[in-house]
Amino acid sequence: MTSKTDGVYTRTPLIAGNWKMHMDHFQAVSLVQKLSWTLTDHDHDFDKVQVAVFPPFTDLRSVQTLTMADKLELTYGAQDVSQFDAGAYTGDISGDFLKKLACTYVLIGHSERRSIHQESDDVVAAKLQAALRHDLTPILCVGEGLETRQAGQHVDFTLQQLRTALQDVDAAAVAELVIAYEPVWAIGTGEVAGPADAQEMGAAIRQELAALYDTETAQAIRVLYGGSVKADNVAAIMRERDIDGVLVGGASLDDEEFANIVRFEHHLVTD
Ligand SMILES: O=C[C@H](O)COP(=O)(O)O
Repeated sequence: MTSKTDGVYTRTPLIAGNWKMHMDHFQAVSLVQKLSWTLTDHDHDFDKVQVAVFPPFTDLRSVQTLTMADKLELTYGAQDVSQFDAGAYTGDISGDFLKKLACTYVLIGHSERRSIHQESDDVVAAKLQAALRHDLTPILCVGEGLETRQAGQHVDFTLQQLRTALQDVDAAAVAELVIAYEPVWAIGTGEVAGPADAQEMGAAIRQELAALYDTETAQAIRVLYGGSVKADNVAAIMRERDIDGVLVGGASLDDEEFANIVRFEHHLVTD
């Protein structure tokens, strides 16, 4: 595998595409097919760099059917999950349903859930527990807004989000987790946190995980960066020691662009 700083990826990179509220189930099938064909044409090794897409709920059954029928190696997940398992929770989606759709992952606490739907840190923690109960791998999203960043409080703020979400998660469960650092000011704005900013937070998150659990656990957990990632900036981000992948929004809706992000190692060699 292409070198990082020490010649080895100790954690398997994960490139995740969050489609947000884009793509109906017809478009989802087309996008997944095109993405898969493009990556296959490039002999992409899905064991070396894992790929996951996060379509809207209404697309998941179609994506499941396609990936099973064509034996695709890319994985998929949901953008949210209810903190409840079943009951009178209109509009909510149970982790049980997602597991039955063979989802691998679920996004937890995306900043758009936190800001638009007022999800508190405690709700995020409950959703994280729900994901774990249903054997879904949570991708826990954390990150600060612009004012917090400008006040120099970004590390403290983000680590507090992390601590609250993990309050009842034991070491065995946390090892399954993926964490996505998404500075809110960099989402969908074209503003990218510099690779050094991503690394600063990646290292801080890993240090906090080591304090909360142990060094071995902290070293095993993947930390992704998200916020205006494109094919032309992914390589620099992926060079950073504590960044193990990216969570891509807008650029994941274009199969060629997303395939180029997945193939970041190619850019590492050529840029
Ligand atoms: O989940 C993805 C993030 O919100 C980043 O979105 P973006 O790549 O459009 O900035």
